[in-house]
Amino acid sequence: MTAQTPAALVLEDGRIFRGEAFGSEGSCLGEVVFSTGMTGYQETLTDPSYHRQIVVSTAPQIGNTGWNDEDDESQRIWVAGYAVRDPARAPSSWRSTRSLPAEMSRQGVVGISGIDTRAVTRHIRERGAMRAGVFSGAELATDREMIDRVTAGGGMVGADLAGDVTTGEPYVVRARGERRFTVAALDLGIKSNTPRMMAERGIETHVLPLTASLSEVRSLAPDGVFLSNGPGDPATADHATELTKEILGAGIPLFGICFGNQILGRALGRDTYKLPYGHRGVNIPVIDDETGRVAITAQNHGFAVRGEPGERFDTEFGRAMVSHHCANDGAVEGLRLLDTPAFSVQYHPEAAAGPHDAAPLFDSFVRLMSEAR
Ligand SMILES: NC(=O)CC[C@H](N)C(=O)O
Repeated sequence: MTAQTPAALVLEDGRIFRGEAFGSEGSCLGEVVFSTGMTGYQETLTDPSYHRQIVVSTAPQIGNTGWNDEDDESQRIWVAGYAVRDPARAPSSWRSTRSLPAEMSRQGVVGISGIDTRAVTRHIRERGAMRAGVFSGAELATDREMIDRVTAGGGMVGADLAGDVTTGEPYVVRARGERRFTVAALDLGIKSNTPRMMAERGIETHVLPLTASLSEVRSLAPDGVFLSNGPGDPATADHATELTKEILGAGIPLFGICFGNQILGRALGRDTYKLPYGHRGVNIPVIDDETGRVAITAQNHGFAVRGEPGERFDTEFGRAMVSHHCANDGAVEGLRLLDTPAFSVQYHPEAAAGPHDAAPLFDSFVRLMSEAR
């Protein structure tokens, strides 16, 4: 075995966790967050919503199934860094073509292994998600120098990041079988599985850059508009919020996921705020405020829309309600308009990896579009 390179995960409040370099050597800066998913590290690392975040996996052993050519949620790894406890020594899966650290190195992604990820998680749970950095090899410096580098960077509040991850050019994902609907999807950091879930329901998805205008949307004569997930602070997404108001005003059916839920909330005049440490995992319970039913959901969000479970409120587009809330902390997990064809959820019905409890929400979108015809 070759000697391992020392590495450090440095938090802005001065807490330092020491381990070994994992993936690329060097340094990275971002917001440190934890995810409780036991599976799905490839999907997590390639989810554009994790842009500028250093993800800590609470599952102790990571990398067992290697890396394959099918499960990417976008073109590349988006996390700023990755922290794990015990990396798999011998990944094994018939789908795997390389190991996780090999892929991280190939893409220049800096990580750290061999740290007490439970201690990191408890720290973040008490103090909140905060700025952090991973340093290894030639970048490992004195504690003071590393902390200074961490605190020189920006935090997640006020971070305008969707522009970094959106598509440069529009593209189309064809329906599987006969095309029944056309949807314009605003790409704020869309995951590959979303158009795939739509395609299975006869939807042709036109993925548009986040700068798309109402007339560009209208030129597609879409049956519906979709607002995707995405990184950063929703309070910075002014263009998407304005476009959403125009879509609502035009009465075009609208469905939003995660960042999309936050944007719909802001378009309805609600505020968004930063949660202490967010919700990230694949088994988070959500209560439907209309039926009382619980769904186990995949989530990845650090911000939330302000509101109370089941709350009803008036908007310039008619009545609206908080349709779902998180069973763990009561945070808003969904919105529904009662007089305009629009709804959104803070969790991931396209969950990959994740439970499929929420997949029928794509059928609700199809129903909304059928009724609007
Ligand atoms: N997955 C997402 O769309 C995340 C939305 C937003 N960036 C948040 O952290 O809350």
